[in-house]
Amino acid sequence: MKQPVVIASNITHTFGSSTTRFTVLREIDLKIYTNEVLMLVGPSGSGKTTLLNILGCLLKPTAGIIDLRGKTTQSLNEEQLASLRLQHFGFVFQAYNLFPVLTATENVMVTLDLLGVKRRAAQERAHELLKLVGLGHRLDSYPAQLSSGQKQRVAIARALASDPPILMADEPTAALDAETGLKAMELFCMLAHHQHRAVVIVTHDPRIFPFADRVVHLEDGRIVERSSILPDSQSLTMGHSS
Ligand SMILES: Nc1ncnc2c1ncn2[C@@H]1O[C@H](COP(=O)(O)OP(=O)(O)OP(=O)(O)O)[C@@H](O)[C@H]1O
Repeated sequence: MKQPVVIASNITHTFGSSTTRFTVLREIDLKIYTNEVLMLVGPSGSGKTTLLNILGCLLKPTAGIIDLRGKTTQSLNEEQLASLRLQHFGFVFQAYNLFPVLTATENVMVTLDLLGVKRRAAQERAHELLKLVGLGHRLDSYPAQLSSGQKQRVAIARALASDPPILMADEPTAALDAETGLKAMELFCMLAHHQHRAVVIVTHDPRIFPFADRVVHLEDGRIVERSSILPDSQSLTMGHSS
């Protein structure tokens, strides 16, 4: 049976305090699996990014449990969470967050440096990853010399530097034209299906929905619909599986 890499149970999250309290997620149950592209969709403000941040251990939920490959995370301190994130997650943010003064290779090497990889090996690995994402001809380019799609590929290569089992991306196609967006999605699908990673994507972009193996629809902080469109699934299931 497939084992989930992340199990979120009964997650509720509230921002603010006393008069400004605002509950953005309510009683969310969700499992994340290897080999699949899971999309979190829903209207603006429905809680998608907050949920992604909680699933990726960037944010502690107000209530509920995150189980990461068999271990719960709620009692971990910031330092322990940072080390856990480095080991298990790669993040691709909409703004890419590349260092403008570093080349594509050096941007990827930053993560490898954090992992203690020696310079020579880090450079080789960075080159390998940049080739994997189709940027073998742009190894020494600076972010300002790259297109949006290329910057995003550097961000993906950097997210893969620690060889994380789980890749998370927030609106990865928002700044891309249709064709570049589709290429980015082909890359995410390859990383899920051929490299056996779990890929979780927050998106508003209906053009990329067909690339999802599973879609979870949020509204007002609740999951209102789940659909499974895995090729090997028995049937289309709505509103049941987590
Ligand atoms: N740090 C914060 N402090 C207070 N409120 C916040 C914070 N982060 C998010 N919110 C609020 O929580 C709600 C959910 O935000 P979130 O970014 O998770 O939604 P979203 O579905 O990703 O939205 P969008 O699609 O517009 O990015 C919003 O009403 C937002 O204003």
